[in-house]
Amino acid sequence: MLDSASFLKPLLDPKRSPLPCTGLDLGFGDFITESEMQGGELQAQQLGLLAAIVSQQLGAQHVCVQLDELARLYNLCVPALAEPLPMLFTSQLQELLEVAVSVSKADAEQADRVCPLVLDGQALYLQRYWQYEVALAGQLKQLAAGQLCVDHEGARDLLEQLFGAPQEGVDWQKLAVILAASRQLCVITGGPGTGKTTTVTRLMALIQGLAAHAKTAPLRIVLAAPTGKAAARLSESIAMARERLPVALRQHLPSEAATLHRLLGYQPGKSTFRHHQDNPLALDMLILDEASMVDLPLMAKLLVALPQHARLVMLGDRQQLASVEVGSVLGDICQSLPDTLWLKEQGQYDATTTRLLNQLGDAQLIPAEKSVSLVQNNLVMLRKSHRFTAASGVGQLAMAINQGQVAGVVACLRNPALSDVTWYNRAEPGQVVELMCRLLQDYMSAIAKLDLRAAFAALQGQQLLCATRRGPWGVEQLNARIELELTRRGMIKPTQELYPGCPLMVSQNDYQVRVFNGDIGICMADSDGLLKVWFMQMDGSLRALLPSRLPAWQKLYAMTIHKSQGSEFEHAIICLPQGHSSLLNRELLYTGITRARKQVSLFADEGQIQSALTSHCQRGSRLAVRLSVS
Ligand SMILES: Nc1ncnc2c1ncn2[C@@H]1O[C@H](COP(=O)(O)OP(=O)(O)OP(=O)(O)O)[C@@H](O)[C@H]1O
Repeated sequence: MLDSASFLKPLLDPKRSPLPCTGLDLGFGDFITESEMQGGELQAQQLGLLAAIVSQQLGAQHVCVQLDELARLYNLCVPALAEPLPMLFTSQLQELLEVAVSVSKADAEQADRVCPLVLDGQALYLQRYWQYEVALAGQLKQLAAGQLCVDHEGARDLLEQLFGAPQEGVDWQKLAVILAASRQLCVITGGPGTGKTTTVTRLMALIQGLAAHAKTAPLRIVLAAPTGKAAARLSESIAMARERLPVALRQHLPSEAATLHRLLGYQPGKSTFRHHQDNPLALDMLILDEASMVDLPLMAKLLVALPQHARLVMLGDRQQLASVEVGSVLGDICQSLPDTLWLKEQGQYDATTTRLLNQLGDAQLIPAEKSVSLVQNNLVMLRKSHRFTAASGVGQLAMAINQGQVAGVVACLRNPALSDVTWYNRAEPGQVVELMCRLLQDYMSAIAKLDLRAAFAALQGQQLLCATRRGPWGVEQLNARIELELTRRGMIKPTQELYPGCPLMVSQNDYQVRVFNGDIGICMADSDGLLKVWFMQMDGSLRALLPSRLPAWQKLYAMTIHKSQGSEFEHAIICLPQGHSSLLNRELLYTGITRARKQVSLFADEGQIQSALTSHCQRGSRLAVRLSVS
């Protein structure tokens, strides 16, 4: 806890502090200051401030802080203190860390010394997060090295049934299936509609087909996703993709996806899961969708819980926002592949992998010229969107955003031929309120008819997505304004906080009540006239809860782009904040746009688009570096 006499206390004052520190950050800083007193008060305080900054940066989702950045932040904070400390150059800061008793160095001689902080290369970590990162890198590399024996003859036959006769050009979906069938680890990344689900469904069919061919038991394949919403969507997409498989190859495919927390065995009140190294998951193959949403600690715990022989297939879009919590695991894994290789189609894999893909996939890839990291050999990027045609504005807009071209983005927005994209340039918040009230009419009619199923379906039709929570373009104000305008039009009667027709989203997991972060509910009276919140279950049934039983929730007229990860809507309406916002970046805009299945409306002017495109979401982490060395 924070000592009331702490020299760090001014950092709690948002008007004075350049970094938004919490009591927890400062408590940690005080603890380190106390532990370092033997080196003298000045040194102890300097280390205390550095510790508080590392803790604050962890809260901002950085796994570690590079020493240059740490020196910059330290020097920024110093003037805010009542008795300023001397400024530090990076070299001085490094010397300080070298002598500190609370900092261990990540080298072999010090392996037994467990300290609250760890200095690894040029980065400072909190011990626990350093352990997560090192463990995860080790496990990923071990999995990536796991090669599996594939019966080429059987595989050829099955691949032909699944993909038809070889076509012109490289079929990356087919290559992904071959790679995933022959390795313990496969990471499949691709934008919306590039066929990730179709590909893993075919992969599962191939694997079970090979098992049947070899007269061995079918594999225990498990599907998982980070949120309930994403798990439901994966189950749905897999069911549809299964229907497109040849009938003979539909055997033994899982149909239901679980959330990661449920799969790992969440234990209320405990920070550990039921499944771990000593009680591994009972599966042979795990398919993890929306991997970009999984944070470092959860991914580390998941990999620890996999049995030794298990295969792991990760699916996700590397261009999307990183996880809400610490780290950016999928982004880091994909970063181990140089940018130039994402752009061209050739030269990614080593000679052995290239040979395998050419032989089974009828491709003509050329091997990499330079040495290839283990993980690089297990990565596939799906490049062609099957959802968006070349004429689709949503697809073109997403591509231009990815390429960071302001001119390209503006050209898409201005192009009258792209009827699925509407640009509200220099608009007022009142315009988005007006648009939403109009778009919510179907939903409100379903509510008026007490037709919950139609209401849930109508809610999928559109969603207002904001980059921020605060401000005139943020979730809080727009939720309130839309509610007010719907009331004025007589479409709702909000006599209390929750009222018939109020759509909401749960923002916390509650395993006892069985509702989870991201679950969407609608308020409506039951047959006894009692107001309840209704949820659509994975099997399509409806479940009602008394409002008093709900964990934390938010109204859903508007939601943040962050919260929309893993969901899709027919029409996504996106609002960017005016002026500078540190939250705005290219990944955020891309994630918002790619939530749209059919139509996008963007409320932003050119300056806002430019500032989003020029800033990147970068998280402090050395996972990519660890993975790039064999
Ligand atoms: N090779 C293909 N040829 C033709 N259509 C395809 C192909 N692969 C996928 N599709 C179609 O494209 C659509 C999107 O495919 P899929 O759901 O597998 O993509 P995804 O990458 O999982 O999408 P999402 O962005 O929803 O995660 C589906 O309608 C699917 O049938």
